[in-house]
Amino acid sequence: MSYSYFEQYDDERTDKLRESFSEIIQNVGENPDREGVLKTPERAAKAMQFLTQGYTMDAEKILQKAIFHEKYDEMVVVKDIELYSLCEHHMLPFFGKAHIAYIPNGKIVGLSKLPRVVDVFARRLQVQERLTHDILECLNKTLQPQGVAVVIEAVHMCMMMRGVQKQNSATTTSGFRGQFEKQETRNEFLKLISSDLR
Ligand SMILES: Nc1nc2c(ncn2[C@@H]2O[C@H](COP(=O)(O)OP(=O)(O)OP(=O)(O)O)[C@@H](O)[C@H]2O)c(=O)[nH]1
Ligand SMILES: [Zn+2]
Repeated sequence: MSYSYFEQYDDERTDKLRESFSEIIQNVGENPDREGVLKTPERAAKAMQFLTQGYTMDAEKILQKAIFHEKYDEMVVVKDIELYSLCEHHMLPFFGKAHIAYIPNGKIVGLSKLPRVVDVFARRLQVQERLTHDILECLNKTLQPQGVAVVIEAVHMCMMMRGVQKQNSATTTSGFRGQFEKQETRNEFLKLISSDLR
């Protein structure tokens, strides 16, 4: 279970969230004493802490611990990194995939740290644009690469389950720094992430 490392819940926060969720259950018209929902405030309190654990994490530190000096200076691409976040307007999920590339400048980073950085920023209340920007700027600052690129494709439950109720729309956001600001490099990256090669 790749995510089981997060088993620590802050007792004070769990208590407060439990009370909040108990009120929500009553306020939506449900009977909080019904057997099926008796433990729901506790479960929801823990689920919400899991989904927002990014606030307690430091993405730069995660990267710093796994930087190696290496002369490789071609593009490194990690694509199809699944992500789950919560939109800050409705606190409903938005989810999809992130694609990340960087061109090292004497330093490479452990590959698994790229998805970890995605999770640190996704597990908060977010908008897709800021999520994209947070990941981009963190990688740019910490790795100081020749270039970095981030593309996120996601669907927003707040546009599907409610509101405008569009089931087939997806949102793409992107950010490019350094070498990726050049058309040729950017195109190579976009071609790599659109190929089926795994
Ligand atoms: N730019 C951006 N907008 C988002 C994101 N997630 C949700 N939204 C939008 O946030 C907006 C909030 O608009 P409001 O008019 O205040 O909220 P609302 O009345 O619930 O809007 P509707 O969703 O249109 O019913 C909506 O247009 C959402 O689609 C995101 O990641 N980025
Ligand atoms: Zn929303």
